[in-house]
Amino acid sequence: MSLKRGPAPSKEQILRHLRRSNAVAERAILLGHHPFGALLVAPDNETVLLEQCNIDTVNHAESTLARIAATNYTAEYLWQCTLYTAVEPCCMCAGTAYWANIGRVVFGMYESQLLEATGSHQENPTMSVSSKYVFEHCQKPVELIGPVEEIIEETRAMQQVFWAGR
Ligand SMILES: Nc1ccnc(=O)[nH]1
Repeated sequence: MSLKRGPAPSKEQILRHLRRSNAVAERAILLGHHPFGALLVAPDNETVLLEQCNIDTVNHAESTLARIAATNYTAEYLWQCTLYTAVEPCCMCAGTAYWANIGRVVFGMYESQLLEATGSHQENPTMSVSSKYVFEHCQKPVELIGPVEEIIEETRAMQQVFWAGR
């Protein structure tokens, strides 16, 4: 299988997709879930192929999206696609993205920044294992972009309101 990555996204595309992932996260709240959302974007860096919000603690937005992606697209195609999420994927989700053969992951804020901003919560007892650490230990070079400064404040604000009222 050839590992040909898609072209790099522009800053405008990155911000647009991260904002949309936050809009998906807002929908998750309406559904009674935690405020996390993920997108799968095509190699053109424009077309949104999939959107997924958090379902529960074992069906996070990013890992659920990666499973659906792997079920519906070839591994070769997914290597050219990008997963977007406003909050860094946990190690379960980074691992699932890897196994799905998604070639690039873009996140807004570090999971450690989320923990700092909201404090620990029994419904979101995050593991301190970074996506960078996970991808550094993989056999294929998944590209990781993040944190993205411009999206952090709005993401932090939404997360703080949600977890403070939980
Ligand atoms: N980054 C995430 C943390 C927790 N739950 C999710 O769905 N996503």
